[in-house]
Amino acid sequence: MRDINTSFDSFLAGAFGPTVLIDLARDRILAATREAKTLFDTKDLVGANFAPLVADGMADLVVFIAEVQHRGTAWTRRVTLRTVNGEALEAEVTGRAIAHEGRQFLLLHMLDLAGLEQHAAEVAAGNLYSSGLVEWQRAQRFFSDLERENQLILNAAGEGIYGVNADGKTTFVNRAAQEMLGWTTEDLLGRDIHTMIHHHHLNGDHYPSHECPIYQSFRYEEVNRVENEVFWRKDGKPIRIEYVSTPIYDGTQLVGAVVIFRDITERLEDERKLREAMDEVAALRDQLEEENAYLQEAINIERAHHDIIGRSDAIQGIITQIELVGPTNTSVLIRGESGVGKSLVASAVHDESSRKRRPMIHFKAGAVSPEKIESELFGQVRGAFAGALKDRPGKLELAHGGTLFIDEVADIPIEIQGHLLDALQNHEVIRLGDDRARSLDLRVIASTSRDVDRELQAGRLRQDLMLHLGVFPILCPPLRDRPEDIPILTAHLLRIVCKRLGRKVPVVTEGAMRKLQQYHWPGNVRELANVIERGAIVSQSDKLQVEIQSNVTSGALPKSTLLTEAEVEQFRRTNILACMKEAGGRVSGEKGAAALLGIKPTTLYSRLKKLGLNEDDW
Ligand SMILES: Nc1ncnc2c1ncn2[C@@H]1O[C@H](COP(=O)(O)OP(=O)(O)OP(=O)(O)O)[C@@H](O)[C@H]1O
Repeated sequence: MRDINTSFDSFLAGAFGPTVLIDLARDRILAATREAKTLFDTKDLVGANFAPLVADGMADLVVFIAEVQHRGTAWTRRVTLRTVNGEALEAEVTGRAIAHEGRQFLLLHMLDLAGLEQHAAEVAAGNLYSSGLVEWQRAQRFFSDLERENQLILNAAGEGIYGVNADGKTTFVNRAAQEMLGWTTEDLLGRDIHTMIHHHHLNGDHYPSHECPIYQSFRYEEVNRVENEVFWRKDGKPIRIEYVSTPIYDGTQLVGAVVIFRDITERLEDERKLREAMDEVAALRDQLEEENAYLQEAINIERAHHDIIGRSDAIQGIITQIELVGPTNTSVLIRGESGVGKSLVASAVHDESSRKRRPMIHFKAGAVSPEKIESELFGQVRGAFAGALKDRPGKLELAHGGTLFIDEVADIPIEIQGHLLDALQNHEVIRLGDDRARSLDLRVIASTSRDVDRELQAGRLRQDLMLHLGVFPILCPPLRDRPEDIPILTAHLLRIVCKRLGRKVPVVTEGAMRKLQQYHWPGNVRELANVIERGAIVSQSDKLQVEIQSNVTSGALPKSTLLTEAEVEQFRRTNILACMKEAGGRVSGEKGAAALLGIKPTTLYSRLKKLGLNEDDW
């Protein structure tokens, strides 16, 4: 046994430092130097298995052994060893394949990285691995030549520059690098620079040196450019840097790498601020676009004129209420039949308030298909749902600083009413698909033409929402209950329409006025305005011709009883337009256009879409 050991010991002749000879087939340690026994903290290393001494990186060890067998020699730092007592050993392992009498042996030399300095001294004493020292000295010489020859340039450069040899040890550091890092040349020279300045990522994760592109530069002989990493200063603070690391050669011999880096902390901060500013600008632009589109629409539908006309006590009472509540921030609920002037009252309340410098955002719940109501109200971020192609503020957000008029609040689906109440009570809105809450400062005016009690009982309206909105109720009575308003309203509406048509204002005869006052006006002032507009158009003389058509039809049927497809389509279009006009643009609800046509609101929505009709058309 002693003879056998002695013969294996001969493989270690001249070995310096911790070295073991392993029988690969049996995973058995056949011989070990004294230093290896000290390193693994056991006298009984010979005869033991090697695998239990591997703490981590068994897979890497297998790859490493394959590399040794293939190339004859190789080294690795990926394998972590341990003492027999389980203490981890960070070591660089160099292997050499030995074939002897038909058997495969592995000569492993462990370079204890913690005791590397000592190792360097021992290597200097000269031993079998002195070729390693030769390389080290060669690299040192190369770098100091490089530094000496280029001293002026290196130190004048604004970028940080340092060199590392193939072991990752610092060989020179220029002045800018010292200033940026807070480390001096003395601190860094000959030290493993990765463990000093590049040990962690910004998020605190450990940065193993074998993953570092600088190490890869000399391991795989490649130039690596990295745009956003951190180096750690001596005072423990990170600096954001970009760098390029280039392998360098002394003749054909790879000696290490040069790293040139730049502090980009300020640039990243500027970029962040710029991005934030751009986002802000984009949001403001969106808001302005929406406001602009909204204002255009408001102008188109004659909302520019807010006069509330009427002699009746009811109208005078409403005007007093508007003057009272207008300047406050109180929520207002306006009730009344369709066409009675609720939107007009809402505009007047807004105009009486200090919020009038901002537009009143009109949200017509009945004119929006139920599935779109949520995104219309709350806004959306791109990708929140299929079809959400861009970020868009909702009406709540658009009304920030001003007033939101929710027209036909009972047309909002009950589940969205809760969401709306939350936003109003918390004074903040979150766009669909977003996680950022935006604060809201708005006044709400709501309207409904429905019987509120009945809607509450039927569960179509939330009690808590109505309590929130209905702090100050205003009731607009139907036109048939205040016929005394009809003459003054007729004169007012006639003046507006004739101005628009560029026609002389015709006379309203007593007979015509009697006709107007006797009619029951189910469509209220809107219907009156339609009758007057039609009358102004068809009047041939200077007298207003009054034709009241209680049924909603517009555009006479062609005389022929047989209609072409195109005629049917045209008639359908005209009819739908007339209904939308009659219903004040509302699709659903009792007096909505769908009810007038006797079809489901969803059917009408899809017909409007198919015919390409929108609010501008009615
Ligand atoms: N008192 C009034 N004075 C002048 N114009 C009026 C008056 N009441 C209503 N109008 C006019 O009648 C039309 C319909 O009014 P408005 O849109 O305000 O009714 P609404 O009650 O909001 O209807 P809907 O419930 O269908 O939305 C508008 O053109 C409006 O200017």
